[in-house]
Amino acid sequence: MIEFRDVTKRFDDGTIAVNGLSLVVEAGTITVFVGPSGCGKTTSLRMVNRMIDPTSGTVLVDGRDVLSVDPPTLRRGIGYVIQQAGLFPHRTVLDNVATVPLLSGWSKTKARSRAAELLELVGLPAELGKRYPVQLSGGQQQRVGVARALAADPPVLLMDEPFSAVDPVVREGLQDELLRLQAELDKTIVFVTHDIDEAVRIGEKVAVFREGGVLAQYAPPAELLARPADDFVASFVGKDRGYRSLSFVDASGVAVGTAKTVSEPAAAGEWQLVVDADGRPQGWAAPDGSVVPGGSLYALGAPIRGALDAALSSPSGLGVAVDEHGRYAGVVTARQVLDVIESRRG
Ligand SMILES: Nc1ncnc2c1ncn2[C@@H]1O[C@H](COP(=O)(O)OP(=O)(O)OP(=O)(O)O)[C@@H](O)[C@H]1O
Repeated sequence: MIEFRDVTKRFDDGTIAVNGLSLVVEAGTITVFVGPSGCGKTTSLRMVNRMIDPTSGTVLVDGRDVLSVDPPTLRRGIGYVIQQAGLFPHRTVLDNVATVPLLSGWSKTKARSRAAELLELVGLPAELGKRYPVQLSGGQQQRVGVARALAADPPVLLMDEPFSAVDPVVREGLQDELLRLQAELDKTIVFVTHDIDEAVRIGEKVAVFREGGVLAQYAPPAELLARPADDFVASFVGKDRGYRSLSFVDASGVAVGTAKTVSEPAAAGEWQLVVDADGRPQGWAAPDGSVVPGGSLYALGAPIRGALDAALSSPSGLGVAVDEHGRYAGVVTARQVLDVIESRRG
């Protein structure tokens, strides 16, 4: 557990970067600090591993005031991941990851075999271990950064905008990977971002900061979207927050109907769903038999936002549901989805 108790940081030039911050980061959760540029997220994060010390107030890690622990000892229990990964350019990927175990006195063989395990854990093929950082893509470098931070198996992981230098598709992949890793590792993670979508996607709790280093709201994502504490939070989480909050409502209540399925498109005077031999949707055939691209799929039981998006994006007006194997399971209309949303409003 990490606790900030009335923590303020004033830099020598008088800038107040963090102002009276009090919050608790529960053990084994991902907490996200989000807010516009310059509102004190990084400063708050760095006060956890003593890269910055507070001017007043107390930061506790597992009940101990961090100021009572010398920085090297403290940092052995705290992994740190930054934007651009911060890898050593002249060391191979494997040796980058093995750095901390080596510094902790492990033999070279043991440190390297641990590093190889970690590369696998973050989803990188073993061959990449021999390369140098510059020979990897941005997304791969970030994975190496995560592997390196995990090398000493620290209970706490601090991540400062770790995925902001990669493109949106790779970024979503890295977010999924982090969630998968976390389900396995159960670390206490503090993650800094200025992207509200990233925050609500990966955070179990989200702390929204405003200018002047003030905490505006600290809540689970669904609550943040449904009940922003004030106008600042409402505008920061965005005007489409109503739609976004549908990510936290599951689609299980939506009755699934059926569409006509075919294996070869043909003119049939009605919309037909083309499926492959295993029943996986391939696209829609229009009444004249032409194949029309478009239409997302959603998994049964997934968030209702996916069901609505599937219906709205479908050329036939029918959103296609698939089972856990990706096979056609039924269709819904946008009207059906909206009725369920309305009825849950109570
Ligand atoms: N060493 C320093 N001396 C003086 N002011 C500083 C120093 N470091 C940070 N600041 C100021 O403190 C405030 C908070 O900075 P911080 O880096 O914590 O913000 P942030 O929310 O992480 O921003 P960003 O999203 O742009 O990284 C800013 O106004 C910044 O200019």
